[in-house]
Amino acid sequence: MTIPSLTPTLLYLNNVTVSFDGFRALNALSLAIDQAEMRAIIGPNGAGKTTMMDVITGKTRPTDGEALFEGHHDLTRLDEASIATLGIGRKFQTPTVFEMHTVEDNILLALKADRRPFRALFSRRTAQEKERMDALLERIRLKDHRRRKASELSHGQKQWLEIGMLLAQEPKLLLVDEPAAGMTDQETADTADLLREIAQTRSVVVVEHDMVFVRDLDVKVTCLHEGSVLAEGTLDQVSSDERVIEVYLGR
Ligand SMILES: Nc1ncnc2c1ncn2[C@@H]1O[C@H](COP(=O)(O)OP(=O)(O)OP(=O)(O)O)[C@@H](O)[C@H]1O
Repeated sequence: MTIPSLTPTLLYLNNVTVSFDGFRALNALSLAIDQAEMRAIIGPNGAGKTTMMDVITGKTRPTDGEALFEGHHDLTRLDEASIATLGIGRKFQTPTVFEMHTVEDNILLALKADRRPFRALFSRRTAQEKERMDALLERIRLKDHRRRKASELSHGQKQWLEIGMLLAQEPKLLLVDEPAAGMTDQETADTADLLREIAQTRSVVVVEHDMVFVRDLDVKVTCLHEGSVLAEGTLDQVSSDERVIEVYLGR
């Protein structure tokens, strides 16, 4: 199936099933994410959130269904490297920055133009590249920390740096796994602001358990349960859904 190119849909999971020895981690999951939409994914442990991210990034092959990106790339047929090249970036829960390098060098290492470390670190930069770097550092709230080693940053700052490294690669879709975990209240609020800014031009899918943070994001919420969509809508709609209260939020 091919979605016409005029559609605002960037990612369309169509009836995706993932079976592990007969157990369905995803069960005919269907979900659409628009261009420049941020979506929060919630749901109890084992609901299939990670498996869904694994399917989108090519880490796990579904047993059935398709995952269409930009209407015509079926991600279920591509490997992880090809999917990253299409413009899908993933941020795992634990930051994986280069601790011994400065903030700025971490970004340089991630820049799309040339990923070879020595070229990236030591080549002279054009004015345009400098401007891009400044804008990126400003966006991830690390402009004043550009010369510090990543190892000296707080946990929250490291998370932002990694988001910056992904942004340097200009993704069309950013997948973010529990970004607020372990952050201070201020960092959590700043992260919600940062993700909202990013979602002005790119699509963002955030898996999150922290409902305060999800409220801050102020976006459409999808609650997964047993590998399928249980409820979808505003946080207020989803969190007042009896089934969501039953399986996830509690009474
Ligand atoms: N490789 C695997 N082999 C067998 N079962 C698996 C495998 N990966 C995941 N599962 C099972 O699939 C279900 C969904 O797991 P998944 O990690 O996607 O859930 P989740 O919503 O991300 O949970 P959490 O909030 O705890 O991270 C779970 O029951 C898990 O045990």
